[in-house]
Amino acid sequence: MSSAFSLAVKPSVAWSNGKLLSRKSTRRAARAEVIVAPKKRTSTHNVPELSKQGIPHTDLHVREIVKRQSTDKSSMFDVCQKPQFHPMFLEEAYERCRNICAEYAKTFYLGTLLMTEERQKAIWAIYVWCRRTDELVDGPNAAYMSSAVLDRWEERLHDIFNGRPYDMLDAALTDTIYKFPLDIKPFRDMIEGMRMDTKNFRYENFQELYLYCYYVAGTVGLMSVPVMGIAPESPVSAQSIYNSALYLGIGNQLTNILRDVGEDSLRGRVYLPQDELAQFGLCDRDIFSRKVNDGWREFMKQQITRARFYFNQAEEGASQLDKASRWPVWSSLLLYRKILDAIEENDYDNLTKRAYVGRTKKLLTLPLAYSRAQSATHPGLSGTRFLGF
Ligand SMILES: CC(C)=CCC/C(C)=C/CC/C(C)=C/CC/C(C)=C/[C@@H]1[C@@H](COP(=O)(O)OP(=O)(O)O)[C@]1(C)CC/C=C(\C)CC/C=C(\C)CCC=C(C)C
Ligand SMILES: [Mn+2]
Repeated sequence: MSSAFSLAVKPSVAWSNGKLLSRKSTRRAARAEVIVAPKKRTSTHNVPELSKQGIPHTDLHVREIVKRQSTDKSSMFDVCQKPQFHPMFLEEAYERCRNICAEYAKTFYLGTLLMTEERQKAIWAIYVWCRRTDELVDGPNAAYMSSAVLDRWEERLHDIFNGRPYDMLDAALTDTIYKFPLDIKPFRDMIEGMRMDTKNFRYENFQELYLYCYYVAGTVGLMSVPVMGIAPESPVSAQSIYNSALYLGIGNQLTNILRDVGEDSLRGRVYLPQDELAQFGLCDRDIFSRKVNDGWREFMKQQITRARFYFNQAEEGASQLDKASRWPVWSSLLLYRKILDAIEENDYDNLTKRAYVGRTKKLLTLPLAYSRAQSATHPGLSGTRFLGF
């Protein structure tokens, strides 16, 4: 290990002599680890300019990533030399990532258990970085959020990509970046999404909301594809597959928003297009008053249709991934989509109830996902699509 690495890394107290402590203390440690202490608040942020035609803004990123991935591998990395970590150190770093993923994201964790070991470790490391980023604005220290905190987090991101991780969890990501052709762009964009979340509490229309969803979740899709891999026999362009991955992120985030409307409103947040609420005679006050009426139900039907549209787009790309990665992706796609069914089953009451998919339903999804994952790649992709309402 180089001295730079050994100095920078701070092991956690919940792990001693490489041993995992009790389940309870591990859970506490997992929680403590994702919370990154912010410092002070101040900042200004402008919502990025939206393009005139749909959302090609995000496609530009995809094109850039695909182009860079198809060129010389070394040109994609800021990390040019193999980071020198002790194998036991890395093992512990990934183990911590695994624990955090298992604790926070049962559905995704289940999906990762179906992957090859190297891929699952990479996804855990990416998950942890995403979760810590999200915690900056959503976690218990969110009140201390500021542009300085996000700037510092972005500096740390560059250090991760330059082989100088700040702590053990960052080190797992540095190792992952060395092993898989990850690009820094979607990671930076996710931080940009968090900047947006601290500034923008309302979304005038779907274009604005889509952009937010891209930043905080579409980016996860773009981060995941280089780890999942594309099937060598896939007849479609890498660009289309990246778009599908992005759409899975959008579908997930829209679903997450619909599930959490009631909860988010308690924090004064409404992640719904204001113009579409108005079309159904609704406004923020209806959400805060928690009354589910026919207008709300009709509005919700439209939102659910849109989320399903993005899941359908994602299906096409899921079947183009490397065969060994299809099952976990199909599983998480089908499992997350079931939340929409659960909202319907609650008669669209997402204001006072949280839609929930039970364990049995989850388990029944796995064989279905497996059979979908076995089906041959089909060349039905049509590249970038946009659903305008
Ligand atoms: C197996 C698998 C799907 C792995 C991906 C796991 C991964 C790296 C997840 C990161 C999730 C994360 C912490 C993102 C930060 C921002 C955020 C919280 C977004 C929401 C996730 C849901 O989390 P949760 O329900 O815990 O939300 P709360 O904060 O508690 O409200 C999101 C809804 C976004 C999730 C988006 C994805 C997982 C993208 C999935 C896309 C792929 C894996 C690409 C697959 C490829 C093709 C071609 C289809
Ligand atoms: Mn969140």
